[in-house]
Amino acid sequence: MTTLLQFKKVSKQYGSSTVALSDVNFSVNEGELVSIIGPSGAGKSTLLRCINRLIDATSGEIIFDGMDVLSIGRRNLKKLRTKIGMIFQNYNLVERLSVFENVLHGRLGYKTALVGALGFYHEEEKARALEILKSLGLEEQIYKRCDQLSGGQKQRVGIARALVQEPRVLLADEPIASLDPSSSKVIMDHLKNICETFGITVLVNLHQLDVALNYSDRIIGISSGRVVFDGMPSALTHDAIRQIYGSDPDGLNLNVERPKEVAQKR
Ligand SMILES: Nc1ncnc2c1ncn2[C@@H]1O[C@H](COP(=O)(O)OP(=O)(O)OP(=O)(O)O)[C@@H](O)[C@H]1O
Repeated sequence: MTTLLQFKKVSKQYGSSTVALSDVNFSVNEGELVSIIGPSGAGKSTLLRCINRLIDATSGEIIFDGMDVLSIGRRNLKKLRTKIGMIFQNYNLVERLSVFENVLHGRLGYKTALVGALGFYHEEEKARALEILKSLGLEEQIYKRCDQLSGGQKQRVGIARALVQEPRVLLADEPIASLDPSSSKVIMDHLKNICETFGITVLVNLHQLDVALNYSDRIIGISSGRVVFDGMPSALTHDAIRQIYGSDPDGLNLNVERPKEVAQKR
């Protein structure tokens, strides 16, 4: 197995007093689907955003695909970001533009600012965008404006935009937090399928413990900016859940299946 991403003693402090990440160490292999779980404010978003430098870590080392993320210059940062697709809870689409235009925006990292601003895309790029949209069940929506779509459809556009980048990893920051259970399942099924079919690594922040248990190859649990669990879903015991969330799973109403049952189901 090839290591794609490594965090070595990574810390992030906001201002003079808020420690969001503290001495975080972990690594992720190519083709893994890893969920990051933890209570609100634990540092999940900060962790994901340090990988593509939307947020700069204060100290430590982040190695992604052989690149030293924290020390690269502007040109290499652009290159790094083309390899990292990101999906957001609030979709981050340009609502007044069509589905197709939004998806093509995923190619902007490969273009100069001028070519991007003029909206020049190669025929191959358009063909690939269409292919991806069809694979996500959006063929009927291609020319619709994004403000006419449901939340689940918007999130699939977000996934398509990330995939058209041809990324090595997808970072999904609470991708199902605004969706109903049925749309959430569609999105998680697509993420799992992308991981299994194309070998694209997926790191997903989740509030839903049952979803993390059902879909992940591995779970990283963080609490107050520290990694307190890193293991297979089947190893996530009630004690570990208590350590992550600071309370008993029964009291959290988390819809948790017993790890053994989950392990047998998969
Ligand atoms: N831009 C910022 N400036 C100052 N403090 C911040 C900033 N962003 C996050 N924080 C703080 O850093 C800590 C970690 O926040 P983060 O958003 O990473 O947690 P989270 O686990 O993703 O939370 P949630 O699940 O609620 O989204 C919190 O204490 C938060 O208040």
